Order: sequence, then structure tokens, then C-alpha cells
Amino acid sequence: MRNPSETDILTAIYQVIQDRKRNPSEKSYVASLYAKGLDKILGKIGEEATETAVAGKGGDRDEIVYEVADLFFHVLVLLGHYDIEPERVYAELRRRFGVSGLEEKASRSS
Ligand SMILES: N=c1c2ncn([C@@H]3O[C@H](COP(=O)(O)OP(=O)(O)OP(=O)(O)O)[C@@H](O)[C@H]3O)c2ncn1[C@@H]1O[C@H](COP(=O)(O)O)[C@@H](O)[C@H]1O
Repeated sequence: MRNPSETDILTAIYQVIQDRKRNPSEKSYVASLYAKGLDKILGKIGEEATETAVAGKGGDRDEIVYEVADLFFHVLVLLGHYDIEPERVYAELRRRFGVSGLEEKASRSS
């Protein structure tokens, strides 16, 4: 496992998440989420997204940062469930980089 200072923090957390999935322990929150299953993970994402929206409405910057961190973390747990490396999301964002959002929307097949 690489040190977070050697790689980006999302990738570093993803590596820990994968390790917890493969080597579950009772002390691990990530392992407890995987033990509860996909619906629990999806529920947490919905909850954290809602809390992010509420924080966004409230406008407290520290609160927004805190809630977005919770949301990012739970999204990483979802990616881990499907063994999707964060790099794949980064690649998709890179592909979109510099492309107008409206143009990109028009080019979507569905
Ligand atoms: N980044 C995080 C992280 N962010 C948030 N959380 C946890 O996510 C939970 C969400 O908060 P809630 O108040 O909604 O939790 P809750 O009500 O106890 O949860 P539920 O009963 O609803 O599941 C809290 O328990 C937080 O501690 C995190 N837990 C772990 N990580 C990272 O994952 C790594 C592995 O964690 P463990 O698996 O616990 O070792 C850690 O070293 C961290 O790097």
C-alpha cells in the first residue's frame, strides 16, 4: 500500500478500502459497510449527498468541506464494491476536460 503523500488521497483511501474488503476486521468501518451490503452503501451515499446539499444551502464552508469528504469517502466504498479504480473516474473527467458541458450533453447517446 502506498503512502498518501506519494499518491493522491482518494487513491490512497481506495487502496485501504480494498484492503479492508479483502481482510475484514471487526474494528473496520469499511468492513462493516461491506458486511451490510450494497444497499447499505447506496443508502450512505444518498444520506451523505443530502447532508452535502443541506450544508451547501447553509453556506458554512467548514461544514461543506466535512460533508463533501464524507460523500467522497462513501463513493470510494461504492467504487471498491465493484473494483473500479478511481483512476477510471479521473480518466473520464480528463476526457471531458475542456469540453463544454452543453456540447458534451448534446453528444450523449442517451
Ligand atoms: N475517510 C474515511 C471516513 N470518512 C468518514 N468515515 C466514517 O463514516 C461514518 C459516517 O458517519 P455517520 O455519522 O453517517 O455514521 P454512522 O451513523 O455511525 O453510520 P451508519 O450506522 O449509518 O453506517 C463514520 O463512522 C465516519 O467515521 C470514514 N471512515 C473511514 N475513512 C477512511 O477509511 C480508512 C479505513 O477505515 P476503517 O475501515 O474504519 O479502518 C480510514 O483510515 C480512513 O482513511
